[in-house]
Amino acid sequence: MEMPSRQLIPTLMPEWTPSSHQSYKTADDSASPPITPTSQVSSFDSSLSQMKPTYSTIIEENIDTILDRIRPFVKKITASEQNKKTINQYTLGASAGSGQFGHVRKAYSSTLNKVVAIKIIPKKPWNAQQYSMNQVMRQIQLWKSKGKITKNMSGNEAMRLMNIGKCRWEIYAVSRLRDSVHVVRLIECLDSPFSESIWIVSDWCNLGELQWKRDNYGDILPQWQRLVPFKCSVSTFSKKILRDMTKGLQYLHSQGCIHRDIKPSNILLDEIENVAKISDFGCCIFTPQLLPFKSANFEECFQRELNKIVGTPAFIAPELCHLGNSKRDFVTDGFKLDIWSLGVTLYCLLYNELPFSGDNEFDTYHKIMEAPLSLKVNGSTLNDLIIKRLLEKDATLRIGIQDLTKIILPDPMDQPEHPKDIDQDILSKIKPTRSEGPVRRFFGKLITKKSKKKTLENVKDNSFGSANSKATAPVYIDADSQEEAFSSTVLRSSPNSSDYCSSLEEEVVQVTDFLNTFCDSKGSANILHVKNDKRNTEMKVEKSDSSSHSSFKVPTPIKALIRLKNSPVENRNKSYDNRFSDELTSPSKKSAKEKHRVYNPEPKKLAHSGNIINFKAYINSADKDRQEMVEDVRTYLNFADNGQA
Ligand SMILES: Nc1ncnc2c1ncn2[C@@H]1O[C@H](COP(=O)(O)OP(=O)(O)OP(=O)(O)O)[C@@H](O)[C@H]1O
Repeated sequence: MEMPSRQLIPTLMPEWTPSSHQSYKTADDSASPPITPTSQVSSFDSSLSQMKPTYSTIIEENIDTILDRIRPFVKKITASEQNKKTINQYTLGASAGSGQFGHVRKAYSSTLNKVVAIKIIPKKPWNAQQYSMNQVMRQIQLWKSKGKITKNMSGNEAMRLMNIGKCRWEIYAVSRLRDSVHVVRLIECLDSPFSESIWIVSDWCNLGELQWKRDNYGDILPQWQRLVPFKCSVSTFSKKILRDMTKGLQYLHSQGCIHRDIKPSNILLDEIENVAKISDFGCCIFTPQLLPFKSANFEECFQRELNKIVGTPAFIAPELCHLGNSKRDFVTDGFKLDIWSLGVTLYCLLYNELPFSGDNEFDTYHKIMEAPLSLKVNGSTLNDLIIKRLLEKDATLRIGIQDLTKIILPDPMDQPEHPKDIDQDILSKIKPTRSEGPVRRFFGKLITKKSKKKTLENVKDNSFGSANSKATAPVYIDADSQEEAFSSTVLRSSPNSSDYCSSLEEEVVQVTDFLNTFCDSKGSANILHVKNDKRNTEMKVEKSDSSSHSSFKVPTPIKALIRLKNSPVENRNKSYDNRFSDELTSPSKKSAKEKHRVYNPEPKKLAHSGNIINFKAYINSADKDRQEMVEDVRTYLNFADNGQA
């Protein structure tokens, strides 16, 4: 009897499924009607012919080079069990957690004789909102215009191919970054024309992702203790992370790689190698000079790509937060984006809170651009290095990776005991040399004159980036003796708990909810069971939800909000009513809200992302105030789509 032929699923290696670029049908695809380019996307036809090349289209044009690079790492799935206990030489173990795109499991490799991590990424994204309809249609049109597809293609199939393309890029990136202990090392990838998922095998980091959220500022998390067993404190642990991440970013810099999503959940800790490692290269880009292909417009496209908002809102650098309200590109040095995000990460460790956290993305961006941190300068070297040099809002004044390396890399044991011994040359590196120039702010329209005035006054009063400002402490990274002074300042400047909780809650609402991540859906993801491979004891690591801020892996985050089905009017009233009743009933909340009011627009304006959810109704609204906002949102969407105002 003739066996029915199995459907081939597109793979990382196109040659494994020769028809994968062609249209084909699978059972699940029939559920969604195919997108017919002639009827539904005709509006793209004219724009497509004028479509400018982009960084990603240049990458796609050079896909053969990418494939040649990843080919040695991609192995065929030859054996797997139905019950998913084994795949090839790997025995699968406990779940380590989930991200937006995949699920990570611990596994044992019988050939390497060691524990590894396997990220399992469904080829067909489980979250349909991962790619917007626009993106999918545009992509189909692009493939058609380039002759890569000849028949109509369903949205599901297109999304699958886009997802596979995304995996190829990530695998390409990590395959180029295998020579540093500070980057999670790729071992290999598994795939087959019959597999619904791509399996990416990498080194196991037994302590999991970097945790920073704790009940009390002074608490030392078990994970920290394991990485810094001797004299572990907030300060010594932060120094360890600073040092390891500086080495990691220095390595990325040498390879021309800008990560664009540095944050605690993308930093994994390994007790065996005693090191913190950078992971998750899904958002990264390489400088054209260090890519093995040339294109006439590459540099220009790279600059445009650099100016797109990619990353996680709370960790995005101020030069990206202008939201396109400028005729010129703000980001010229992409590596400084990662330095800023590292600064935010270290701030979280030091202060047990995010430095900039708003009621919605706009508010967060506004705070990132405007809210000063000068009150946090306290004379402690580590603290002031982070506050003054890593979290310097002016990217041209922000410390670069080379200078940071010079400061950090000497072995801590060689550091002089007293600040006065510090080399004057190093000292000068912590001092900003000129003040931040005036920037026309997009958010001028979003805030009341009064609040803006107050904000700017704060910036002025507290500016530590001015030419007159003095560095209050020398660079002295391992000054343990300064920890006391630092701790007390932290305690003094810490917000009260209700204030603090409210800001955190607001933060995690931002993107994770909209993108419908499946994280935690099974409850098990909250507790990460980590086998201590070194000592062979089982330990539990509490996974801090608050440390896991999802990044925009889609280029237009606001569009994700718009797709939700809420009434803006209802929402606005509701949030306003809640706000009002909070103020009546809770004095502590009231003070927190009052503090927020400095930066918050009045409730009629864009006080919450929910206000713009029903975008169509919003656009058509006759309300003048709202019409003004529509222009802002349009500008933003245009910027998010095209990288242009
Ligand atoms: N190499 C590894 N070793 C140990 N644990 C890992 C490893 N890689 C990932 N994990 C764990 O699995 C979790 C999910 O990882 P993943 O990279 O999918 O998601 P994420 O980075 O948190 O989110 P996203 O991809 O959405 O940004 C991580 O938070 C981490 O705890």
